[in-house]
Amino acid sequence: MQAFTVEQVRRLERAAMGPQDDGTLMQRAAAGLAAVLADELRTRAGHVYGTHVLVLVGPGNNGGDALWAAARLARRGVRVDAVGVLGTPHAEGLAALRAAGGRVVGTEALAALDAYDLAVDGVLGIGGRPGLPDDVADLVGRLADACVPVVAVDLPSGVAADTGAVPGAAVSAAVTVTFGVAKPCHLLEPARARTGRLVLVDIGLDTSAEEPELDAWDAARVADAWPWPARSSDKYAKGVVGVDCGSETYPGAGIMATYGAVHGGAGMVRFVGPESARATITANLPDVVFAPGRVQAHLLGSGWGERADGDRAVADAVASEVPGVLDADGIGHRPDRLPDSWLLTPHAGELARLLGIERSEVEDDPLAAVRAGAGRTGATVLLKGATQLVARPGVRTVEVAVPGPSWTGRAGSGDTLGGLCAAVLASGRPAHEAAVLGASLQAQTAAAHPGPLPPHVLAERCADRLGAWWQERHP
Ligand SMILES: NC(=O)C1=CN([C@@H]2O[C@H](COP(=O)(O)OP(=O)(O)OC[C@H]3O[C@@H](n4cnc5c(N)ncnc54)[C@H](OP(=O)(O)O)[C@@H]3O)[C@@H](O)[C@H]2O)[C@@H](O)CC1
Ligand SMILES: [K+]
Repeated sequence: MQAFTVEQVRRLERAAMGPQDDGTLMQRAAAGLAAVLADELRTRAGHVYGTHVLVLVGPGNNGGDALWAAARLARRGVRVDAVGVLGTPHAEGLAALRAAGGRVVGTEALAALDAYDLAVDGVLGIGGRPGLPDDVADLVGRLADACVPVVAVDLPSGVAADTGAVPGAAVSAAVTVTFGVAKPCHLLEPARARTGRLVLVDIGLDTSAEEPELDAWDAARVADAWPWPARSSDKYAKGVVGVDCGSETYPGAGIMATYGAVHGGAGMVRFVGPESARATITANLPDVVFAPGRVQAHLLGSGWGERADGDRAVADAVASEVPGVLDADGIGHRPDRLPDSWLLTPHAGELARLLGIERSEVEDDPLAAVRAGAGRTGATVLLKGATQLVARPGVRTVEVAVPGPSWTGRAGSGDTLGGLCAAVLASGRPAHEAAVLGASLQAQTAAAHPGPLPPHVLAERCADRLGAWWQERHP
């Protein structure tokens, strides 16, 4: 799924409308919204006729969509109460709802909130600034307390459409019905968690001339794109990963990174990290070799801690003209510029350090931060976290890996993730694909095996996940 910024959406809508807005797009939006609302009522209440719906209406076209859709429901026998919560509601929409038999009431005249089967959030759409006025936030909070499911129109009011930030009060929707294209807030945390199920209504926008802001992968695309070995693939065709991770202080990082590379499907793994990790690796992964030699992707940096020869180790790896993954402490040893065949895998704190900004600035606008990281270093950057973003230097579109459960993020999961990405990189895939595929495999595996599994065990499950996909593809 692709997402476009508010500025792009406005452009797309203008192109679809032509010089005059005759309301066609709003009618398409309202028709799609009404169909989803009717489905939700049927699912939740068992029927549409006779249900009771509350519509929160703001001052713009988002409220207009909600009112026109509510008028369609009212004509089907739904009892609709609409309340203007902000500014002056869309005049034609209001007239249409009244003509269809809907009530327009003040907040003081509302029924007990738990009498409503559904609420519609038509407060703010893409014209909204983040946050909600206190009285609106209060009503939204009371609806949540009364367990009334909310269907958001276009986006949950209060969230920042372009960044996914939620700096103040915002709606938490069970379902969000968006029009034409998804917006970044639907795909980026923390707004994504408030979006609920996302339904895209086609209103006839032609996106072919716009480069998307985000490109979010799904499970099927990951399985299609995985570098499955051909019948004739030997270990070199699958790819050799050279792992230089861990230290005497953090031997586990070297072990977990190796687990990732092995279970991500590398043809061979050479471990050139510390002595302290080798006995455990030999005991658990006897296929790993310790002799230096030819590799097709490097993996460096996880668990290095302070490393006196870190600059040299990275410089030598880069000079070998083989792609690589640079993780954690290794990122601080990078040269000024890296080729985009190299992948950096920072978490928010490491990316903040790289950019010389506060961690909170990365968390507030991860999209801008990951792009800045790629621009600054020349490398491909995978920003780890609740939403895993992959940016390439000079490429507008940022890719979004398949999200997983929050169990995944724990000490060591970044080390195994680096290994998974390095395995894909060694097979010859470009760094951005290695990043998306590695991160998505780990997330989907965690989703299929929920619970707090240690990262090296989750890495083993990744191999099972690949095996299951393989069997589906080769019945
Ligand atoms: N364009 C199209 O073709 C189509 C558009 N469609 C629909 O239109 C929606 C966009 O409509 P829109 O542009 O009217 O903006 P919308 O979000 O309804 O409200 C803006 C108003 O809210 C106000 N305001 C903002 N933030 C605020 C805050 N925090 N607290 C208080 N007030 C705040 C703001 O005030 P101002 O900025 O002027 O101060 C302004 O008055 C879009 O999401 C989709 O649903 C579909 O029908 C498909 C076709
Ligand atoms: K809304």
